[in-house]
Amino acid sequence: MLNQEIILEVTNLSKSYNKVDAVKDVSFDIRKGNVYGLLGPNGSGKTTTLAMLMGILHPTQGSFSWFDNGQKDINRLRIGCLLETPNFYPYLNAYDNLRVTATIKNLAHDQTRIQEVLEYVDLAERGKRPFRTYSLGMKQRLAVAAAILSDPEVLVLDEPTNGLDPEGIAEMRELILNIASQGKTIILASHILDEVQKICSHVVMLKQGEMVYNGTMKDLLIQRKSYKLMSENPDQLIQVLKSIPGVSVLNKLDDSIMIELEEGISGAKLNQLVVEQGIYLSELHAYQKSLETIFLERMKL
Ligand SMILES: Nc1ncnc2c1ncn2[C@@H]1O[C@H](COP(=O)(O)OP(=O)(O)OP(=O)(O)O)[C@@H](O)[C@H]1O
Repeated sequence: MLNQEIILEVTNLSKSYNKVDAVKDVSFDIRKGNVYGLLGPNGSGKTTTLAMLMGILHPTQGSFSWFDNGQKDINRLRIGCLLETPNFYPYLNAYDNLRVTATIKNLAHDQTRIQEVLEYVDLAERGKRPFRTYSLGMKQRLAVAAAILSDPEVLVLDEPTNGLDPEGIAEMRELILNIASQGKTIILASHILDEVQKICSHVVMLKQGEMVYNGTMKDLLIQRKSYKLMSENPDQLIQVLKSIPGVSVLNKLDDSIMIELEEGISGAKLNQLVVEQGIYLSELHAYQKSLETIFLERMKL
């Protein structure tokens, strides 16, 4: 993974509005071909971060560099961006709206490309109707079509599933995963944890403008596992567990004890340690925490 090309390098990026520190000293790298989730609750600084990276807002401090080429305007040609739903013309259909987009972006009026992207976002047929008749999901997919019209290497999306119904969310998820499967790099801000877990390979997590996690989704999910333990004498087991470094006893429910293990201590190792203390487990069951649980824990830190 480490030898993947760096697409974006963010260094100590900060943005303050009067007394509000919207983004505080955030640093991370974005590497080619991955899907990054910029994750955080409302007001954590996601939109502000993306707006700085897209050159819409000036950082108060820090810097970033796209494609190892600084903050030059020319970099924008390699980035497709959807920060808010663009204003399409209500009486024009998807084809004509994309012609307008092509004009605004100084792209050639390539009818083949317009047809291609509309097929890609599943609007080739339905897109023949005027924009004002579209569902929110269709509007969002047209916005994605506009963002990928120039076949950019990177796609930046702010809350792409906001306001969509479950079907619209599923369609948008499939679309994003399809784009990613072509080797494109995607940065997507969201507070919908379930979606981020399904789509993203990497996570940058923000809390009140500060970065609280930067790494792979896999590492985030496996960092701490919960276990359910049972034995003939649960009270004695709890005493032993409390004496083992790296074990946190969470609660006892009937005869089951829920614990959490720090990184570096496996279930098998724990089993061995309790046997050494004369305790035999009748059950040892690992639970994978959901992204939601991990997220809520990190927000409390
Ligand atoms: N123009 C502004 N003036 C003053 N404060 C602002 C401005 N824009 C954003 N903020 C503040 O900066 C912080 C971060 O806001 P931002 O919109 O980046 O968060 P967010 O994570 O994108 O939230 P959401 O999920 O609600 O969009 C918030 O406290 C917000 O109130």
